[in-house]
Amino acid sequence: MSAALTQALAAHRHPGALVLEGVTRRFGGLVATNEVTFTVPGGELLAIVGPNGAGKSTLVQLITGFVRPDAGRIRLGPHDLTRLPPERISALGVARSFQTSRVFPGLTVLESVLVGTQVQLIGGGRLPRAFNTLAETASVLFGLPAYAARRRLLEDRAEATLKLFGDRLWPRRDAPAFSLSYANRRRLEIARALVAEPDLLLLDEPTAGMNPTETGELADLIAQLHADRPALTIVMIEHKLQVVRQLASRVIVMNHGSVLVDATPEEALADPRVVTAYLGRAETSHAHG
Ligand SMILES: Nc1ncnc2c1ncn2[C@@H]1O[C@H](COP(=O)(O)OP(=O)(O)OP(=O)(O)O)[C@@H](O)[C@H]1O
Repeated sequence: MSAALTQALAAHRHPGALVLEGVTRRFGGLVATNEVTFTVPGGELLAIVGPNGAGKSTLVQLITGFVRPDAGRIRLGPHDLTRLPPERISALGVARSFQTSRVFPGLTVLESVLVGTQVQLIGGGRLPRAFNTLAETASVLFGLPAYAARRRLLEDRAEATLKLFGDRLWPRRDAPAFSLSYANRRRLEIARALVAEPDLLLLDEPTAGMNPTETGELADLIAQLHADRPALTIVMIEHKLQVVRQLASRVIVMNHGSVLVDATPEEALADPRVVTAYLGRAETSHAHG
């Protein structure tokens, strides 16, 4: 069997499998991630937990290309992401939310979500070439004629995405994004990632700073997404253990840049190393909410 056919069959079995192999990243003398190896099959919802400084956010930075590994490989399906710049990785179907919410000053809620569609605007798809992000964003926002029809399509998609959040975002679509509450900014952040219709969605502490009601609502939304989009792979950094238990089929526990445990939530949370060293502490400091 030819190598190309073998690769094509592997990609078919795991259409969007995310594979990290021996991924190491140092910052000066500090090893932020140390030979991290794991595979997330297409469609899985994986939670990454661990204490502050364990290397969780660095993993997200590495997968999205904002930080380059010193060693190791990162693949998504048939694509080698290891040396690609962020815009290429994004064009291959990877989207992320940030730990702290970021809004563009002066944009409405709807416009802020439309920014998330910019990858699809030119050429209508995941083109394997670098884009001028500013030009794309400007064309979305100012409706250059060549893009008008496509813009309408993307607006429909942006509206549908806002409506996923019930009455939290849709009634506020024309309000300035900066006027949103903190929880709504976090929702907007996720909407912006989702509207790009990614194959891999990386959520960095999506419920951080949310109260118990808001946390439960967002967890239900993520559960719904996972059910509605079986091909979508979700990797979620999450401190709140009840959210991890509700959503994740698998948990990776990081410590000092290394994978300490890779197991089901039940197994991971029962692991004495995890309970005493990490989750016991996380449970008391983060888990209420
Ligand atoms: N750009 C950087 N320059 C220098 N050190 C960095 C950089 N990014 C991360 N680090 C360090 O790498 C280590 C891992 O950080 P990282 O943010 O990945 O941890 P984390 O598990 O996400 O923690 P938290 O839960 O606090 O967000 C930390 O010691 C951090 O200070």
